[in-house]
Amino acid sequence: MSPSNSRVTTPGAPVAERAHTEVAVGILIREDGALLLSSRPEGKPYAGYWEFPGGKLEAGETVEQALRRELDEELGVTIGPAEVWKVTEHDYPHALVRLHWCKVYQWTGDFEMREGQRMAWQQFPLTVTPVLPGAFPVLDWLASERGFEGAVLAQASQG
Ligand SMILES: Nc1nc2c([nH]c(=O)n2[C@H]2C[C@H](O)[C@@H](COP(=O)(O)OP(=O)(O)OP(=O)(O)O)O2)c(=O)[nH]1
Repeated sequence: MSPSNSRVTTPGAPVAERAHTEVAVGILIREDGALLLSSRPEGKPYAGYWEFPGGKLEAGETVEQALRRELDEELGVTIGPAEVWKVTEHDYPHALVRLHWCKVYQWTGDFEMREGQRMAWQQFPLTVTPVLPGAFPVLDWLASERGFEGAVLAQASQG
């Protein structure tokens, strides 16, 4: 048998072409510049960790459509325009995720934590802890845009 269509892998080892999970993430920015973070609900990987709200794209959805659906489902708000600002990747044990980050300045509706999560408006340095590691690059970019030069997480919230 020709070896060309076969690949030797170690059981349990990650395969080279591990599929990405596409995720839409919203950076909701209030007029005073505060950023909305929410805690991950029970039952999800990294439950209790703080993150920017969002979730996985469903088949056929654009990032903006997925974000609009997720923020309605999770927070009860309808967002205005959302454009992708940055794309990052993070390799977790549970998934290799590709995060599509959108800044959102407009929304309507009252925040309602529909999945039992918590929410917090935050300025730098963030005081919520722990924060999902996949969000760190974006926190650094947001901080540097604002000319904030200290640690993005307050001393007490650094692990
Ligand atoms: N929402 C969000 N997800 C993030 C951030 N940083 C980060 O690494 N992620 C990762 C964690 C998860 O692996 C993935 C999001 O998936 P999820 O499980 O929360 O998505 P979902 O709401 O669609 O979940 P599901 O219950 O429908 O499966 O992206 C972030 O700041 N916000």
